[in-house]
Amino acid sequence: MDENERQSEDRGWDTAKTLAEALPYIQVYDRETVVIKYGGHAMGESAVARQFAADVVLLKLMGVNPVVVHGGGPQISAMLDKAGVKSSFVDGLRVTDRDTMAVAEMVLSGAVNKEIAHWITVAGKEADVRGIGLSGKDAGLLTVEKTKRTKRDPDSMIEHEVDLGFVGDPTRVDAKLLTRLLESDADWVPVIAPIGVAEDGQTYNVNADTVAGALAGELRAKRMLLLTDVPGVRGADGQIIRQMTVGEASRLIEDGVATGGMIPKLQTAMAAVRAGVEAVVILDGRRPHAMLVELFTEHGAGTLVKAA
Ligand SMILES: Nc1ncnc2c1ncn2[C@@H]1O[C@H](COP(=O)(O)OP(=O)(O)O)[C@@H](O)[C@H]1O
Ligand SMILES: CC(=O)N[C@@H](CCC(=O)OP(=O)(O)O)C(=O)O
Repeated sequence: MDENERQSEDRGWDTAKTLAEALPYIQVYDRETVVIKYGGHAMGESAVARQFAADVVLLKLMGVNPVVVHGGGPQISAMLDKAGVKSSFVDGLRVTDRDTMAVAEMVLSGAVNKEIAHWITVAGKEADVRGIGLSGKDAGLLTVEKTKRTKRDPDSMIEHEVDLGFVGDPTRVDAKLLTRLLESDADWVPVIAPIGVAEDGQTYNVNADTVAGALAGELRAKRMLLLTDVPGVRGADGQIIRQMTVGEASRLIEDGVATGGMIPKLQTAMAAVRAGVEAVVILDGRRPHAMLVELFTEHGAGTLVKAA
């Protein structure tokens, strides 16, 4: 046996050892729902998206029920740039006028949603695992109301309302279709775009973390994984925090340590845990196999948020 063959054999034994060590975790997640928020920043190039899809298929074949909710913020911004439409954010939420709403829906429900569902179907072809692209508009999945935000003027200290336009907060999740898909013997993986509809029929743009949190709560998910472009949540000292309680997460926002897009992530994590999700993990979606490391190894990945 030459050196190459010996190294290849060693890798085989290492892989088998890793699989055997995963057995207790595979049992913990057997037939449990795991909501995965796949952020626009984590998508990067199509090779990264394909790797993500392959890992989702592996989860499904290992007995987990993955539900994917995707973002696409950078992709919306790129399309708005091309159209010459300026975009601004308040606390990580995109101010959404009528034109921005049209572009956001086109990018999220069209391009991004179908691409992710397609890659899952391609990666799962041999085992008949299929991605199904939906938005919150399908089958009355997500009802929202207009988001209300107030800001304190730093000079006068007077609170005033900020109009974010067509930005919504979930008020009701009708998960009947998802439950049917997950209970079915067919290996279907729902992929959901963060678009909702108000009672008056108006379409709203919803932060994808918020949608993932609402779904995870309604589906009583065992875990919610928020895949983003940082290795976890940093504390005031710049170090990644491995684990925190809901109270500690709230303090990071109050103290201004968590800013921008991390604010809706932590708010969502807190709401989901309060709604009965066992734990939420914020982790680096650009790293290959981050979800597998989190769910099936002793060390886990990223920052885990839980009740106490
Ligand atoms: N305390 C913090 N720890 C880690 N990241 C933070 C923190 N505060 C703000 N951030 C920012 O939050 C970003 C993640 O949010 P966002 O850009 O909305 O990601 P996504 O598109 O994946 O939802 C990080 O890239 C980082 O710049
Ligand atoms: C209201 C609001 O901010 N909606 C988001 C929806 C997409 C999203 O959340 O994408 P990421 O997860 O990639 O950031 C937006 O327009 O960017």
